[in-house]
Amino acid sequence: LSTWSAVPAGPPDPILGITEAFKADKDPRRINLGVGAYRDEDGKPYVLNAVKKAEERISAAKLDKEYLPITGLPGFTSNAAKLAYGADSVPRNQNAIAVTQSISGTGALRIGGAFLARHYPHSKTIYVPSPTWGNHIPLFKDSGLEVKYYRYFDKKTVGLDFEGLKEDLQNAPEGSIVLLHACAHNPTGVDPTQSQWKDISDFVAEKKLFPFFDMAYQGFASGSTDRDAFAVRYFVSQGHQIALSQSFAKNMGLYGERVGAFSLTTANEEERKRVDSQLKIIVRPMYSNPPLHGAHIANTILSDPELYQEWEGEVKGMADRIINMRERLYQLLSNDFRTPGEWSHVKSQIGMFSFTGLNKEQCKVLAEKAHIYMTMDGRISMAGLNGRNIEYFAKSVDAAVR
Ligand SMILES: Cc1[nH+]cc(COP(=O)(O)O)c(CN[C@@H](CCC(=O)O)C(=O)O)c1O
Repeated sequence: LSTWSAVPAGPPDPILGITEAFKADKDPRRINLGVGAYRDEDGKPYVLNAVKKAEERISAAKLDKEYLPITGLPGFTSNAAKLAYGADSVPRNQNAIAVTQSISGTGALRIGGAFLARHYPHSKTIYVPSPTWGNHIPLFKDSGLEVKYYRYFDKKTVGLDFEGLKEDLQNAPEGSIVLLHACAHNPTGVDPTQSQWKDISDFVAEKKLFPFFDMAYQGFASGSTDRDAFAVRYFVSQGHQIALSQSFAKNMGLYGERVGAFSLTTANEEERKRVDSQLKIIVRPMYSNPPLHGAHIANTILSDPELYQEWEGEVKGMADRIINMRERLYQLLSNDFRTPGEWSHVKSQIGMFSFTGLNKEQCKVLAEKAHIYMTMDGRISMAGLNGRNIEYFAKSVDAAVR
């Protein structure tokens, strides 16, 4: 009897499995709207110019391949915190933010989950939005936290269910952890307004909930890294202690380089040092220390004003192309094809994704009949659309909903 005879076949990943199905489809009309990865107007992955320039400098510097410290490249973690919290954030000026480099956003969330499971002194339950990024659930469960949900999306208005969100979080046990998407909510593309964020900050404080921000798209939502960090900076300015996971996969196009950071705001420098020591104790047995190259790229960009400027321009360019695709798709569905249903949400949603409202059956038909691939919750990665395929996409959606 084989050692592994009891191992069951597991299901394909709901997001990454879509790319596998797309690759297996050889029809020239195929479109991949599954994975949230930017594609340019020619449907090609995009390596930013700022990244290419940073890599030229790095190779010219002839760096060695020595281990990084457990918490990663010091310049990178400090610059990542500055990007997120802002140059004038109080805890940053008090040297009270504990930061570690991570294996991109997923790794940051995982370190955060493990740290909270081990050290968080209150309820080890994390409330995540319904719906949320699929990987949040197994990731936090595997970290040892109990996962519960708070209402987030209103199918009727295809918008934020703010009243439901508020009620669920106000009914959560005091001291519960609450996961908040800082901007560009995945999969709905629906974000709270700045005044709603202020409300949320108030009742999160009232109920003594612990905010864990997932900021995987800073700069990618509105095109401004400052604007997209509003919620994080507002909460910190209101005195909340937060956890934050950052990803540079999308806004720097460093997907496969796995560049991210996890941070915790603390009371002061002495406490930050204690927290930092415990972050190291979590990371060391997990993967010991993080990869070099991506952190050097990100740090080269973040620490050089000229490259930083160029990078911000490119992030805005990516965000603008997506916003342009939203506008175009809306016009096609509502004006050209007069597709049944209300489609303004395609325009009003923000970030990488549009939550189309297509049901599972329609998603399956689009894959099988039109060779168009999206996740089964009706989410499409807008960056997969471009001038050459957007009409075909709109026409196929029109046929699928009629
Ligand atoms: C909200 C969120 N948080 C964290 C991550 C982690 O990304 P990374 O930095 O690469 O570890 C992603 C990526 N999610 C998109 C990319 C593919 C994936 O699922 O992973 C997606 O939802 O398509 C998110 O959408």
